[in-house]
Amino acid sequence: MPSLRLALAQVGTTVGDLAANAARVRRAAAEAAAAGADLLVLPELALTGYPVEDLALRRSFVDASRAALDQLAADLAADGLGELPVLVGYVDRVEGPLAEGVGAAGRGQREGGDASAPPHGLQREGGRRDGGGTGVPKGLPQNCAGLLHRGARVGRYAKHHLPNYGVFDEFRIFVPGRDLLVARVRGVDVAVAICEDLWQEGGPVAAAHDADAELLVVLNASPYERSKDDTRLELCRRRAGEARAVLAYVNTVGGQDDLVFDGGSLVVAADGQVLARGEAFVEQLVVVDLDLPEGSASPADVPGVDRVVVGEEPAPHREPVPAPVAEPLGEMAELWAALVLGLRDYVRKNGFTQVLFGLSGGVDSAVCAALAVDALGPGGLVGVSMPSGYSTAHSRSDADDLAGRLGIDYRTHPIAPMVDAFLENVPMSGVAEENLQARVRGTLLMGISNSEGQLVLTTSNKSELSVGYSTIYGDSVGGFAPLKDVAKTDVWRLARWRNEDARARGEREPIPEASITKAPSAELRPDQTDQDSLPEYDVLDALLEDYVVRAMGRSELLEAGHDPEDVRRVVGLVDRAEWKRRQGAPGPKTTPVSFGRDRRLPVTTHWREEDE
Ligand SMILES: Nc1ncnc2c1ncn2[C@@H]1O[C@H](COP(=O)(O)OP(=O)(O)OC[C@H]2O[C@@H]([n+]3cccc(C(=O)O)c3)[C@H](O)[C@@H]2O)[C@@H](O)[C@H]1O
Ligand SMILES: Nc1ncnc2c1ncn2[C@@H]1O[C@H](COP(=O)(O)OP(=O)(O)OP(=O)(O)O)[C@@H](O)[C@H]1O
Ligand SMILES: NC(=O)CC[C@H](N)C(=O)O
Repeated sequence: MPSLRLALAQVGTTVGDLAANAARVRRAAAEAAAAGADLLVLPELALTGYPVEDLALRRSFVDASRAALDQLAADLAADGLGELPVLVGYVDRVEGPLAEGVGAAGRGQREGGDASAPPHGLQREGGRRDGGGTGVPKGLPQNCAGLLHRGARVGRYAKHHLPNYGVFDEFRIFVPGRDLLVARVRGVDVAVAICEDLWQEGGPVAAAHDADAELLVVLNASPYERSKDDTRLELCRRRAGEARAVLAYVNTVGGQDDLVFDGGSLVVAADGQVLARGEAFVEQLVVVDLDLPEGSASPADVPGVDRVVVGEEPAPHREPVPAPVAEPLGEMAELWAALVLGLRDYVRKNGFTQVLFGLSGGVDSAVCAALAVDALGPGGLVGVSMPSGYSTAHSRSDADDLAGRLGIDYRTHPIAPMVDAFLENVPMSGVAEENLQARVRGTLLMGISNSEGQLVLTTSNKSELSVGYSTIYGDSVGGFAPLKDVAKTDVWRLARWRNEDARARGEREPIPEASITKAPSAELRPDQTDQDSLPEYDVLDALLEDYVVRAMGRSELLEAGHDPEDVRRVVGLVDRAEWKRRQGAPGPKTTPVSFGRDRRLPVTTHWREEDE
């Protein structure tokens, strides 16, 4: 049986930085060649970064992606790596009229949809149908994998299934491919698929089986959600069984706006055995030796299958290398790592070195501070205590304690004189006065940020964002929201986990215990607590999970056992806060339904669940 040494490079890339991404591919290729790999596979759209969104609709961008791929092929050869076949994701355009392809593939995500119909975004760009012919007009963008060998692109695969649900919009910007690419490497037939292709029935997986491929490699940019690694593993096992082939899944790593990609690449045998597993949230070259049957001398001529031969020569005898099989992280460790990576990459990729926000002594700002220090180091955070006339003594002492533990740049700016000056000029009371304090804080933070160049973070969590429990243009100020998709009860769990983890490592706990145990309060009026306005957070979060994530209607919520008065109140708050969320900062997606592209609701609507 020929052996194939496969290298999967789970790398971090940056959207639009084609030169840096190409350089990253070259480094991975050098590492893979040094490890004796016969084939290197990189993630989906590794050359352009993912997701490219409407950049795909710019001719200049697609041209640059194609040119970068050609240049990469030449550079790899110049690096002496031309003999190593490299599969890498990039944006290409339709090269010629597309033949009717394999199985159900190429139908996109619209049920019964017409695969030749250009997506909406493409229509905007001036793309058009080709007058009812079977093909798609040349020149429209496609999400592709290019196979590079000996200085040239020798094969190309265009993604069949273009996700357009949840956070994905690929049907809007790409046209689906229909053909399958099967490359013969070291005598082994290797089929190629891209991310969503794996999640849909039929298509490339079924075609890989029909084409007698022994290995199915899948290039992915699959965003993190809690426990999604378990879902992916089960999916890979099922698809490997269906294809009766080894399945190699390589995922990208890093943060991109509101998404975090978690790596965790996998190699799974047809019987479901895990042959290799990459670490989560870190770049890694996963090298695995596979014993695979030789491809047939006269392979089946399956319509829609492009076969390319990059090597019939069997691999030389070599000592097998043990493949890495990383242990999955625990629930809170995984979530923490996702938030740290999402924050770090947002800050750095947008050219900042420091972040800035208010430290209130409460748990949200404390957790944000610990995350920021883990992401950027103590020098990466400026914390500001901004006591008002209503602030408790402990809000200051707990913030002081936090800052001391973290060793950060910490400043105090009392806001009472500014609030008083405002009130003398513009009298206000009640909620207006409460919100003024939050707005003075927001103005102060933006002033420091404008002067010194930090990025302001907003500390709001998902529970508050759900019910609109924040002051617009006040404490909602900021460019990035690390806890945007973390419910308040999980903020407390994270705080406890981070302290326990520190204890286990013999380090000082970063978060003061008092910040975790105190009753949550906005401290905008005397003796205020969050529960004056909201149900207890465990009750609220359970209800929000059912209403926001599971999208239950009023009667389903009541059937699920939620209190009718809580349902009436919370559903109304959530619905009425849509306009606030629409203006909110991005933050890392961690759940199946985050606020933003994942959950799109009209701001102006007369639909009310409570009226049902
Ligand atoms: N549909 C719509 N489209 C566009 N704008 C709309 C709007 N509805 C209201 N507005 C505008 O929004 C204003 C009301 O919103 P906003 O000014 O935010 O004020 P509002 O939502 O009424 O009050 C903020 C609430 O959040 C609480 N809070 C504040 C700060 C921190 C925390 C915390 O614990 O973290 C909690 C505070 O105690 C208060 O209960 C209106 O005056 C109006 O200008
Ligand atoms: N006294 C303060 N000094 C500095 N920042 C403050 C102060 N009060 C509020 N903030 C800022 O506004 C955010 C909203 O905090 P608030 O106290 O209103 O409620 P919270 O959502 O429970 O947050 P936390 O748990 O951090 O207290 C805080 O996270 C903090 O960034
Ligand atoms: N890039 C993609 O096609 C991602 C879609 C896929 N269902 C995932 O989340 O993994």
